[in-house]
Parts: sequence; C-alpha cells; structure tokens
Amino acid sequence: MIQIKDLYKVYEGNEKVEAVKGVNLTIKKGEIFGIIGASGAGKSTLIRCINLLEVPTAGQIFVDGVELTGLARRELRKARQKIGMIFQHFNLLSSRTVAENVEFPLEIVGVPKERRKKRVKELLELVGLSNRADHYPAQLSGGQKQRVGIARALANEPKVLLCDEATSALDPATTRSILKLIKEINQQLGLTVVLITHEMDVIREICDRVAVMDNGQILEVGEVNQIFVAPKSPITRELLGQVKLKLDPEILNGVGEGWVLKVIFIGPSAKEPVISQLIQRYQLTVNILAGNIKQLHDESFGELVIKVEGDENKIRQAISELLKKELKVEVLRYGSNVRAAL
Ligand SMILES: Nc1ncnc2c1ncn2[C@@H]1O[C@H](COP(=O)(O)OP(=O)(O)OP(=O)(O)O)[C@@H](O)[C@H]1O
Repeated sequence: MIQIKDLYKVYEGNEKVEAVKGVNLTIKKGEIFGIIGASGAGKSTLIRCINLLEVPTAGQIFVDGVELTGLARRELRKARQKIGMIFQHFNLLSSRTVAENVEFPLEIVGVPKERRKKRVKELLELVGLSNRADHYPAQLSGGQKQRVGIARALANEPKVLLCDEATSALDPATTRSILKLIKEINQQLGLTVVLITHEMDVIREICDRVAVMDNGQILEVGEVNQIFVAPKSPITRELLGQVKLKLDPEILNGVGEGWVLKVIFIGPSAKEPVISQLIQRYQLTVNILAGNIKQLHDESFGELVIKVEGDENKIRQAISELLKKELKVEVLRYGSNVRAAL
C-alpha cells in the first residue's frame, strides 16, 4: 500500500540537519504500522514525507501504486485526499463548530452542501460525537478534539490514515479509547494506518508491525510480538525497558541478574502446567517473584512474574512456545542488558 524507497530529508539552514537518512519501508494494505523512536529520531519528518507535507530531499514515495514524488501539484492535491492525517495538537479551526471542522475538507473539494451535511452526520456518528455537532473546539476535552480530528481526516474516504503522535497529549484512559477507535476504523473501513509514537504501550496496544527508528534510520522492522520477544537493537531494548519498569518498578529491585518475565494466563491455558514444562524442556531455572490468579467471569486469569536463568537462545525459544499457547508474555527485563533496561 505504501512504499518508501531510499528516502532522505535534509533541512538546510544555519545548521544542516539530516533528519531522514536512507529509509526503505513497505507498509501493507489494511495493517496498523507503528514507527517508534526517541525524540529527534526523525519520525515526524518521515510520516510527513509520506503525504509530502515535507518534500523529500531524495527518494520515492508510492501510495496505492502511485508515485507521489513524481506528481505535479494538482495531481498531488488529488492524491492527498486519499491520505487522512491526525495530529498531536489536533489542529482544529477554533472559530468553526465541530460539524464545520469536519465539513471543511469536503468544502475544499467542492462536495455539494446536502451531501456534505449527510457525510458530516455519518462521520460524527462513527466517532461518537453526534451530540457535540454545534460545540466549538474550546468546549471539548482532548479526547473529543481528537475524535473531531479523526472524523475530519476520514471525510474524503481516505485509504490511508497517518497519525502523528495522535495520543501524546492525552491521559492514559483517553489514549486507550482513541486507540480503540482507530482500531475499529481500521477494521470497519479496511484503512491502512501509519502511526508514530515514542510510547511502546501505544505500539503494543494496536499495531500489527513496528519499525524502530533512531538518528534518521530504521534499526529494525517486524511483527510487534516478535520485537517484544527478541528485540535486536539496544535502542529497542531501551524503549521496551522504560515501559516495563514504569509498570513494575519494584519487582526488578534486588533480584540479581537474569531475565524477568510477566506471564499472563487466560482461560484453558491457565490450567496447564506450563511453567514446569518450560523448566524441563529448556533446562531453565525459574523463580517465581510474584503472582496471582483471578476469576474473570467463567475463566481463570492468572499473572506470574518469573525470573528465568539459562541459555539465552533457550529462553527465547521458551518465550516463543509460551506465545504459541496463547499466553501473553511481557519481558520486564532482558538478562544480558540489565543496564539498558534499568
Ligand atoms: N523544520 C525543520 N527545520 C530544521 N530542522 C528540523 C525541522 N524539523 C525537524 N528538524 C530536525 O530534524 C530532526 C528530526 O526531527 P523530527 O521532528 O522528525 O523527529 P521526531 O522523532 O519526530 O522527534 P519529536 O518526537 O521530538 O518530534 C531533529 O534534529 C529536528 O531538530
């Protein structure tokens, strides 16, 4: 759906900044693709190059088979209608109501009034804001403003939605509700979503695949599960480590070296002796650091935090086996990279 080939972006100024340096990426139709990296990694520049809001210094961008980097201005304007975008600070027009903000892109392309009104109504229903149509942005919460942003981005029925740190200004509960909405839209409309973030939690929540970016380059690309289980670059481990420690800081103190995993059991798998199987099959030493079993409706739901020691490859194989059993595994700390995780 989206192909980025040998992309470079250099900002010329007093100081020359090479923000994107030779990026190649292929994003598939219908997937939610995340790009994660620390501040200054070049994520915003990269995502803004996809719809040519930022003109690349070199390289090519293809969206749905069309090379955007080869289009004249008028054709580009048309192609851009098929690419919606939402922003960290929403970018709503403060003098227009919610309905008028959503209507704006339809006015620009000359959709007749009656059709515009009908489309705005549908869009506000889709994002759950029908009862706010006549409010002004200043009267809305951050989450509601982002919902308006999403409705506006979808007005011209795009095939791609670009999300530029769309939840960074929101609290955790609102972040989850906006991510849920993006996921629903992705599934209902078959939209391809590209999002950039500096938060691993966002990636874990909704992305199918992720690219890790640093210093203008892509360090690794893969399925989200695979990156969580076996991150290749120290930067990825660092990004993962920060998230995990934020969740369970006390667990990692004073337990010595070794991998620390949180294993979450749901349903039938909760009744299997998976941990003892693991010890036998992969000759690992396992210490239970914390745990509990809860009953959720008719199903058991258990959480165990374990310290695992042994051969690193066997630990990775054991994690893969746990994931195959449909258990959820979070790596709280990587044995060989304790400092990065801390
Ligand atoms: N318009 C600009 N002019 C000059 N330099 C810029 C411009 N925009 C970004 N940069 C520089 O390019 C580099 C990459 O910035 P970019 O905003 O793309 O990174 P980022 O990963 O999105 O970071 P953040 O999350 O902080 O926005 C940085 O060094 C930044 O200072």
